[in-house]
Amino acid sequence: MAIHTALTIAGTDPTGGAGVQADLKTFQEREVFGMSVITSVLAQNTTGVQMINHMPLDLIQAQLDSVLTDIPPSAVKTGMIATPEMMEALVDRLQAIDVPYICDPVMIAKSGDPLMDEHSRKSLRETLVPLATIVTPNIPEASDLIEMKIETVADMEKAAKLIVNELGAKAAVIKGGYRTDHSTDVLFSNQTMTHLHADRTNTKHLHGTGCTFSAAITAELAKGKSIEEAVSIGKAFITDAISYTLNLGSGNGPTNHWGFRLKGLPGK
Ligand SMILES: Nc1ncnc2c1ncn2[C@@H]1O[C@H](COP(=O)(O)OP(=O)(O)O)[C@@H](O)[C@H]1O
Ligand SMILES: Cc1ncc(COP(=O)(O)OP(=O)(O)O)c(N)n1
Repeated sequence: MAIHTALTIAGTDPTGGAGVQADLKTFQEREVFGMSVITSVLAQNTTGVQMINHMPLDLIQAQLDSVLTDIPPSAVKTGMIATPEMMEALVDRLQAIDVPYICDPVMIAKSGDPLMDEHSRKSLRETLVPLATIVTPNIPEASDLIEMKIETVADMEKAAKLIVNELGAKAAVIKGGYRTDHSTDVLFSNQTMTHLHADRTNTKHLHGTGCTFSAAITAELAKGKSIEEAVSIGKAFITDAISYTLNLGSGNGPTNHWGFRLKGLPGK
């Protein structure tokens, strides 16, 4: 049996809804062996972020070397890479890895807490985005990356095209979670535009949706699926994770990482 492996390089969430913890749970659910490099340790929960401590650059690089010299990942994902220095520290190693690389350009949590240094936007555009097989921004992140206001689906399409054609990523998915009318995402890959539709669940429990979606895509790319197949499975995975809600926490709770296994069962 082929063992597929995936590596997440990201920050932590002790309540398990976002960041490294969400990524590892998602990899496991998709039957991919998960590994992690921690960039920042956060005290956060469903109400917001209480404290952030960034790991020293040499420790980030050492963690990455520990993984790469021993268990090669079949796909790599980055999440919260908070500073330009961290991006610089990762870029050579990511360049040398010849497997799919998913860049989730985490900038601000839904709670409104900033997760990226203000000076990092330019570095993100210049270092990580051009290396990516898929970039997965939400609407504010895409807006920031290409410095354009995004209001309509046509704007989302334009943004996805610019991230590929101007910033150099192979593909881009603009996530529609910030819209209130629908939850359509837009994928631009192989010069083709695809819309991913799903029913919108009326819930406040959306903590970690972006991390979980991009981790599911990463897991499928690790298995050798095409970009289009991986994004389509990722969309089905996050839709069920949201709709089979868990109602945890006093704020905006996490998604249900085993929701996909409950498909077709009552309880939504
Ligand atoms: N209420 C919702 N119902 C259904 N899907 C949603 C809902 N909110 C977000 N999504 C989906 O979750 C995924 C993550 O999107 P989004 O929440 O925009 O990311 P982020 O967490 O990075 O802000 C996307 O596929 C989006 O369409
Ligand atoms: C450590 C860490 N990384 C990323 C996020 C943001 O998660 P995301 O999936 O974009 O969704 P929200 O949590 O913003 O709803 C995070 N909170 N922590």
